[in-house]
Amino acid sequence: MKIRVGFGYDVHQLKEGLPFWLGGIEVPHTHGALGHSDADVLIHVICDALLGAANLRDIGFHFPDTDAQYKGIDSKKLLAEVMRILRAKGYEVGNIDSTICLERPKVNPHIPAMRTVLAQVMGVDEDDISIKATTTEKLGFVGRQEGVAAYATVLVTKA
Ligand SMILES: Nc1ccn([C@@H]2O[C@H](COP(=O)(O)O)[C@@H](O)[C@H]2O)c(=O)n1
Ligand SMILES: C[C@@]1(CO)OP(=O)(O)OP(=O)(O)OC[C@H]1O
Repeated sequence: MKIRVGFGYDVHQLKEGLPFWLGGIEVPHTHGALGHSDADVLIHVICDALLGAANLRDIGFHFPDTDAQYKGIDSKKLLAEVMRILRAKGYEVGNIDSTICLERPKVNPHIPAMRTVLAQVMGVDEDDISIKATTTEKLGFVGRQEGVAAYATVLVTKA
């Protein structure tokens, strides 16, 4: 069996009054992430890690932010398409580990719902999706609440 790893990193600005899509759910907050899509930074890093693991370029390559068909799109649709592309190349997900970097709000209470939604979209076990969160102790753009960042690593297998 072939085993490969992938890594993803992404950042989105936070703006007052926007819906805050994170991990496939809407998190109640005064600010939301800005992007061409729904700006779900956690889904984006999972997509990038999966694509990287299979050497299939990145999310912007497959879904350009210059293409009107992706304006405001639900990132769960992008993740579902990434899974289709990944499986077409013979890969299956082993596990995912991720970290959201966000000063506020606290997202821990929402993590079980994110894992449930993402597992359904990806067709994997919830136990294979780990989501963690950290502040940056009020330092940098995350600490100033100007943006949200996320990291993900994945392991994929090919029979
Ligand atoms: N937006 C966030 C950030 C952090 N958490 C949780 O709080 C714990 C303490 O955060 P530190 O920045 O001191 O690491 C952390 O372990 C997270 O579980 C959160 O829920 N939402
Ligand atoms: C997801 C895409 C889809 O158009 O738009 P954005 O929401 O701007 O997100 P980004 O993380 O910059 O990556 C790639 C984009 O193509």
